[in-house]
Amino acid sequence: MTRPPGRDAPIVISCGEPSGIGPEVAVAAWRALGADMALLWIGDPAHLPAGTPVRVIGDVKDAHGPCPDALPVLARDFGGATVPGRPDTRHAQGVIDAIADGVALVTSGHARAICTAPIHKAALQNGAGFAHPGHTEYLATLAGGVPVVMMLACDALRVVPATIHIPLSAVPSALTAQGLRDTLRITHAALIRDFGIAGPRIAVAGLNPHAGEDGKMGSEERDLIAPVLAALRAEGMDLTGPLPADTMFHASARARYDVAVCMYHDQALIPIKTIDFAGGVNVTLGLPFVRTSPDHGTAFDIAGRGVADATSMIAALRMAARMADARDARSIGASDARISDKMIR
Ligand SMILES: NC(=O)C1=CN([C@@H]2O[C@H](COP(=O)(O)OP(=O)(O)OC[C@H]3O[C@@H](n4cnc5c(N)ncnc54)[C@H](O)[C@@H]3O)[C@@H](O)[C@H]2O)C=CC1
Ligand SMILES: NCC(=O)COP(=O)(O)O
Repeated sequence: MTRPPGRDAPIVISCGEPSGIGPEVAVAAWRALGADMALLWIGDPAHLPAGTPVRVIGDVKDAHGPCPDALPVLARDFGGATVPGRPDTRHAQGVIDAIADGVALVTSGHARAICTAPIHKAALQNGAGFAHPGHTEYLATLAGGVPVVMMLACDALRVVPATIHIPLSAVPSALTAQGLRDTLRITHAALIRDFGIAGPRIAVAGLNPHAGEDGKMGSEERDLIAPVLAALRAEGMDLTGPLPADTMFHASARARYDVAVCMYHDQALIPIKTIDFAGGVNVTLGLPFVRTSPDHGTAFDIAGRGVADATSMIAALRMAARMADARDARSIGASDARISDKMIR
C-alpha cells in the first residue's frame, strides 16, 4: 500500500449484479450520504435507476470530495441494458472487472476503501467462469493470496464463520487447526486495528449439538477446537468456548463477547440476519485494504421495483469510512512515531 489517500478521496462502490438491487441501493445510499462523503460508483451507467443524476468521471481525482448533485461514476460499457431479476451472461465479466478496478484504485492510493454491491455467484460462474465462491475469496486472490476472514457486524453482534461458502457436508473436514488459528488471529488483530477494541473478547462456537456433549455428540470440540483455543489463550488471547451455539446469541450472552467465531456459514449468519437484517454489514478482515458490503444479496424478487431497503448499504459505507479513518490514524501515528524517533536520535 502507498500512503493513505486522505479523507477527500472516494470510497468506491462496485456495481455488483446489475439485474439485482445493487444499483438502486447504491443510488439510495449516495442520496443519503453524498453530501458528506466522497463516493465513486463503478459500472455501466445504463444500469442505474432511471433519472439518476450522474457525473461521469474521467480521472479519479475528479471524484475527490462529496458530490451531492450527481453520482460520480467511473463508466464501463457492459454491452446492453439489464432486465430486473434476470442476470445476463454478457454482463458477468464487467461485474468482475468492476471489483478488480475498485481494488486497484484502493491499493494504488486513489480511493479510501471499496464497498461491494452484491453479486450473483452463479451468474458470474455461468457468464465468465468466475472461479471464486464469493467476493471474499476473490479479494483474497487480488491481494496476493492472503488469508482472510469474513465478518458480519451490526450494532448488537459481530460474527465470523470459520468456513464460508462450502457445502455443509464438507465443513467437518474443512475445519483444521491451522485454519481455525488463522481465523482467530486475523479476527483478533482486525478488532484491535480496525475497530479500536484493545482486548477483544472472542467467543467460539462448537460444531456439534451441545458443543459435542463431552464427545458423545461429536469429537471436533475435544480434538480440534479446544486445543486450538488453549494454545491461543497461552498467547494471551481472551477466548471462551467451544460453546454450544444454540445458547450463545441471546442478549445477555452477546454482552459477554465482542465477536462470535462460528464453525460454518449459517451458524454465524442466521443469528445476525435475524437480529438485524437491515443494518448488518459484511466486512473482509485480513486484507491490506478496507472492504465492506451490505449483508444482503441480489434480491431478484424485488429488483427494479424501488422497494429495496438501503440501510445495510448505508451502514456498509459508513463502516468503510470509519475503518479507513482508523487505518489512517494508525499510519499517521506510525509515521509521527518514526519522525519523533529520528528526532530523538
Ligand atoms: N455480498 C454478496 O455479494 C452477496 C451475494 N449474495 C447472493 O445473492 C443471491 C441471492 O441470495 P439470497 O439468499 O436470495 O439472499 P438475498 O439477500 O438476495 O434475498 C433474501 C430475501 O431478502 C430480501 N431482501 C434482500 N435484501 C433486501 C433489501 N435490501 N431490502 C429489502 N428486502 C431485501 C429479498 O427480497 C429476499 O426475499 C445469491 O446468488 C447469493 O449468492 C448473497 C449475500 C451476499
Ligand atoms: N452470505 C454472505 C455472502 O454470500 C457474502 O459473500 P461475499 O461475496 O462477500 O464473499
